[in-house]
Amino acid sequence: MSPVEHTPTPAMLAKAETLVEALPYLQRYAGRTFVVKYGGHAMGDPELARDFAEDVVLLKAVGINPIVVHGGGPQIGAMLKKLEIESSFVDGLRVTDAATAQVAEMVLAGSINKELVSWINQAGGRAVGISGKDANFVTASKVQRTTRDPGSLIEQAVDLGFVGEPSKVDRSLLDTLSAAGMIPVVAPIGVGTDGATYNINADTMAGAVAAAVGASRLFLLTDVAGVLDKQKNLLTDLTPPDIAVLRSDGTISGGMIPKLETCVTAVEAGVDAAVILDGRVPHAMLIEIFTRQGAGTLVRAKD
Ligand SMILES: Nc1ncnc2c1ncn2[C@@H]1O[C@H](COP(=O)(O)OP(=O)(O)O)[C@@H](O)[C@H]1O
Ligand SMILES: CC(=O)N[C@@H](CCC(=O)OP(=O)(O)O)C(=O)O
Repeated sequence: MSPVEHTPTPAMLAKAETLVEALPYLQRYAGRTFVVKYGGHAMGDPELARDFAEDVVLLKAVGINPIVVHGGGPQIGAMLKKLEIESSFVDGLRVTDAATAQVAEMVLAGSINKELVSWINQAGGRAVGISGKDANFVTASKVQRTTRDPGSLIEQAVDLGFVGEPSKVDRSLLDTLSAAGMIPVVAPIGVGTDGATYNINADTMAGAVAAAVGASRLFLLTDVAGVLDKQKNLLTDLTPPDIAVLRSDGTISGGMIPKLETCVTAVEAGVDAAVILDGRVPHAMLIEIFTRQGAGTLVRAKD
């Protein structure tokens, strides 16, 4: 054998350095639980979906317990359109009548959930798809919202129909699956105490799950680089008071409102940090977790 064959190439050395750089993170996070929310907008590209599934399987392989919560807003919208059912949003939440709730459950707990389970399993994981109805693990109550016309001081109640928020999350099903080496994949559907189906915003669901299991990290993967200011610059670090200002001055709108509300609730409930990440970047989650290079917007309870 010639000595040349024993000399690692620069590419091989770079790979080894990447693994060594990951070592402190691997040691720090082994045994911890990470909740990952995969948004409907980030789901469109099959190539990226495969990368995402590999990232989740890699987390499990290095001793982290990932729990995936998925969205599917655009996919519900497309199905409602096909069925000629009108749809509208208030502050990023879909107004959900009984017919819409049925379609939301069909799309979320049916096709999307199984697609994601299948991607993760193809990447070598053991994913199990569930919704909040399974073992009654997410009890939901009806969301109460008010709106105010611009220029008016009067708050008016708006009826969002079957839009729910988790009032109780029983972590035992998630713990059982995780302990058995499986990866829970959660559709954001909850069940009322009367058995009604509730459509839950997927960010809200992910935050409630993260709080219930005492997750170390909550990742929200979406289709923007993170939270942007009015000049479209990325805001890399935020605290709950910063977020209150962004909301009141109109910097954030639409789907970013429930996303940041979720981050605040999660960090105030004890989750170490919530991160809004660009799901369009291949392996965004691995880069954020295992390298010195942060990505997206990090929300912490304090500076
Ligand atoms: N200040 C902001 N910074 C970034 N995105 C924002 C902001 N305000 C509103 N948004 C909107 O929030 C969207 C992300 O929320 P959403 O559409 O619900 O994503 P997902 O389906 O991934 O949950 C962005 O695509 C963007 O249109
Ligand atoms: C109440 C409510 O708005 N539910 C959402 C659930 C799906 C979701 O949140 O999906 P994304 O994360 O892809 O937006 C909806 O009906 O669109």
